[in-house]
Amino acid sequence: MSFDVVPPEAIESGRATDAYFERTETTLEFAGKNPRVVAEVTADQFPTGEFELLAGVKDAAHLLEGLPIDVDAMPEGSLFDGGPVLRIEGDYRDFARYETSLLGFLSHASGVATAALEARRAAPDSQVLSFGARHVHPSIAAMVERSALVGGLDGFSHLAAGDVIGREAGGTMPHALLICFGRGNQEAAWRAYDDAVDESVPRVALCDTYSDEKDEVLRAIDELGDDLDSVRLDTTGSRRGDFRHIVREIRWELDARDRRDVDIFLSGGLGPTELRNLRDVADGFGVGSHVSNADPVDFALDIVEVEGEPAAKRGKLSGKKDVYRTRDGGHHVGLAARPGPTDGTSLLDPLIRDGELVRTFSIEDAADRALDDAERVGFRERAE
Ligand SMILES: O=P(O)(O)OC[C@H]1O[C@H](OP(=O)(O)OP(=O)(O)O)[C@H](O)[C@@H]1O
Repeated sequence: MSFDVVPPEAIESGRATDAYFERTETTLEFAGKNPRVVAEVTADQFPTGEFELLAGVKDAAHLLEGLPIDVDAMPEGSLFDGGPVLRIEGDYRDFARYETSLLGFLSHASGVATAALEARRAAPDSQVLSFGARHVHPSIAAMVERSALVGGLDGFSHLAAGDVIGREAGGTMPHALLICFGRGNQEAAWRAYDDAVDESVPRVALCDTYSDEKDEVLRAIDELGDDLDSVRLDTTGSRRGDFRHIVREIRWELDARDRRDVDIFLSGGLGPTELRNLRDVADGFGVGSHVSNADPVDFALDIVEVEGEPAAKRGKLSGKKDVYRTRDGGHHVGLAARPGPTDGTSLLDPLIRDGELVRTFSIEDAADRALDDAERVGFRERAE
């Protein structure tokens, strides 16, 4: 038995492709054709006013590294809206079969990163963690957690993803732990956690398993005293009623007992709307499905130039293009051979030159760029 997972070697070798690319290679070779082309990855041809966040560039770079081609791309963490986010120049047969994986890397990661940015901007001053790895195939957990960080989230829960991206996972405690100790024995569970888990781990007591949130929170502060850092309320939807009122009440009761130091952390079906509604009464949030289940961006790769001449299928714009950010946050698309807007900065930078990677990657830099660029372009979350 093995998992139904396409192995990394198949992606690197180009086997992870659609069959029609293999047949295209066969046909072009048979016909003695291998034209020099420019091909561009775009979501929209013209700007639409709706920005999305680019992620997945590191994996795209690894995919294309070593091929005898030149690649330019927007930096990871850039907001895009119309025109190319990545451009390839080379002999078509040298990269044709990589289209499938290239688009997959960019589309999925950008969708997740955009959703994370929506959550980030909905609660800019709160701690927001990615909790949604459980909703997706485990083979893409590192992509989800990395993209969540690119979108500005503060952390994530998946251990193995942390190993891949070089960051430590965080988290609290599940209801399963409380249930293992039995109803009425929540104190024993919180106490055992406090005694057992490494000191570096914040003491966050889950306080909604069997009884009322207020009751469990007061019992948690009685049991753990100064050891208690936070309480987590994951109140299930069927019991939630007015969640904001519940949270305000918990804050009141903590403050009344001089426990302003105890933070309130919320989770369970939260998205940007809920975060905006709760951000002034809670200290942090765990966001799952809104981020992990985001729709992929609908990227396409299209040939736009053949042997130096403009060429494109119907519906696509021919010619090698560039994209620019103007001082007022505008996003402009133009032919690369023509001058851009006078106050515009080109967003496409070299990524690969004749197969050699000419860029380094930093999650921190990408997240900083995303937050700055979101402010500049006035990024708004997509309609639900
Ligand atoms: O709801 P989402 O935004 O997608 O976030 C993920 C959810 O997964 C966990 O709950 P779950 O009920 O699976 O586990 P738990 O009972 O151990 O908290 C966590 O507590 C969140 O509520």
